[in-house]
Amino acid sequence: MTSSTTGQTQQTGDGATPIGVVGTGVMGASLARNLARNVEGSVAVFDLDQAKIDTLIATHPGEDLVGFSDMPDFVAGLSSPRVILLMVPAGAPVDAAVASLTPLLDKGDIIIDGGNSHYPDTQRRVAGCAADGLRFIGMGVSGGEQGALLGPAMMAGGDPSVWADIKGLLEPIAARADDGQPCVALVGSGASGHFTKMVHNGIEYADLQLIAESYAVLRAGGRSGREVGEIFAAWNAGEGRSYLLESAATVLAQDDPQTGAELIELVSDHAKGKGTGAWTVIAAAEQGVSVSVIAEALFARSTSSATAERAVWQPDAVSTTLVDVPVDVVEHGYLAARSVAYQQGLALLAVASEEFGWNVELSQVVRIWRAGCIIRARFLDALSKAYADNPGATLFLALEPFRTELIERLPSLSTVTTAAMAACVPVPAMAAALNHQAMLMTGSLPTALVQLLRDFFGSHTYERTDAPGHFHIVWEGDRSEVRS
Ligand SMILES: NC(=O)C1=CN([C@@H]2O[C@H](COP(=O)(O)OP(=O)(O)OC[C@H]3O[C@@H](n4cnc5c(N)ncnc54)[C@H](OP(=O)(O)O)[C@@H]3O)[C@@H](O)[C@H]2O)C=CC1
Ligand SMILES: O=C(CO)[C@H](O)[C@H](O)COP(=O)(O)O
Repeated sequence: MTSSTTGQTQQTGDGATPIGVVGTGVMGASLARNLARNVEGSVAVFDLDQAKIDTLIATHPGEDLVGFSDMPDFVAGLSSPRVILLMVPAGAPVDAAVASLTPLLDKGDIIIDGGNSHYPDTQRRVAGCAADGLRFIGMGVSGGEQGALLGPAMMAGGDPSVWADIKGLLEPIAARADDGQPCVALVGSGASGHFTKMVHNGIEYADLQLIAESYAVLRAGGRSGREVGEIFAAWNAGEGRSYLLESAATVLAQDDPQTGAELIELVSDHAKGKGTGAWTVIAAAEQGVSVSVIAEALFARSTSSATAERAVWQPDAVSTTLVDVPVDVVEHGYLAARSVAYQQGLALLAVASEEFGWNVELSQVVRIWRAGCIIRARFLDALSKAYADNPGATLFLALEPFRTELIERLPSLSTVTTAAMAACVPVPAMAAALNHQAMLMTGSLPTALVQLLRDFFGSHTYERTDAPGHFHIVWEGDRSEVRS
């Protein structure tokens, strides 16, 4: 077999190589190393580029990795049933890897796609692999490069019988929550693993934007970036504790290595993305669920990157006036908006699970989000317990203590949002959270008028509050009401 000259060579088919990893980029290399440290036997790694394999093995000589750039040799060395973890970019590379592997694999072998694949692709691949006698698991992995190496959160979707065969490989490499539980699970059937990771990323978009908006409000109060970082560090020491708040405190304390100024002052404000945020918004539109906070976070990145359009308006740029919102009001407003973002994402997941018959348990999902992943946060401990205590519940904000907390924090969200907007500080995600909750808490909505207008111009009919059925007014005739 073609193993790296610097890697440890294994005999083929001797049962000593329980898993192979395809793709040795940021995530693949770290996961392979994590597996090599934690599972019995060697870990086979495959990359199209032999030089990358050689570098990986040469830089980690003590780790039990065996490298290949020849796919048949890579496959031949794996013990049976073969388990292959793909860590390649979503889309065509996953299809290319599956197509290369399929003729080399035996019935019952397992392919795990650990990338950020789009869930319809996963649904197609599950069916395609089944037709070829292969078993396919779509698994979202979160934690970035360090998480992949030291303990990521992993959201698998697929058949329980396949899970039984791979659980023993994945649990040892997963992050552990404070109660010692591994942050990996089969969250449901079909493409539920990748859908769950997509929603995770959607919430990640929302939280990043909400932190950025809190930053903007606090800066508009006359503070430096470093001072705002110190405020985030204080929030992170309290009930809002999260990896993203901690990260915000860290990056805002960073000086520019070139000039010594605060690094944030020299970083371009154009943020882009790789697709999962947009997919979340599209999936929500398809399922008829509002993820307005995630959508505003996504579109905030779009607007930030609309360089030409922004340039048009620079001659008339509005200057931000001083916003003097107390720090604790910004904190409580941020926490209220963050909880609405989580609620919207989890509601989408529940609706999709119902639609596709995936049987996703939200308590399980939140349980594995408690450590290792990018959106890990202290409140997820209480949230996973609340879901476990209330089987079938989706709307955690309707449960205590979350309901009372939200009600108590809403005035802060209203204060910070209105003060920011009055001072021309854009806070689209906070405003979306406030509007979403206001709509839910308002007894009657003006969408009654939307119904009537749709009926007026398109005979779309309307529903009444006092009788079942669909009704239409003969607008161009005698204006009588007909029931359809
Ligand atoms: N980076 C992150 O923080 C996270 C990434 N992810 C997801 O994990 C997946 C991998 O990401 P990441 O490791 O960052 O990506 P990288 O670009 O760092 O690595 C991708 C790897 O896939 C290989 N590859 C590309 N095309 C093929 C192919 N057709 N067949 C075989 N191998 C191929 C590349 O090889 P070569 O370089 O030789 O072309 C490279 O080794 C993506 O889906 C990503 O969205 C998930 C969570 C976090
Ligand atoms: O999956 C991830 C973390 O969970 C990746 O970091 C992902 O790339 C982030 O998304 P984007 O690049 O669109 O901001």
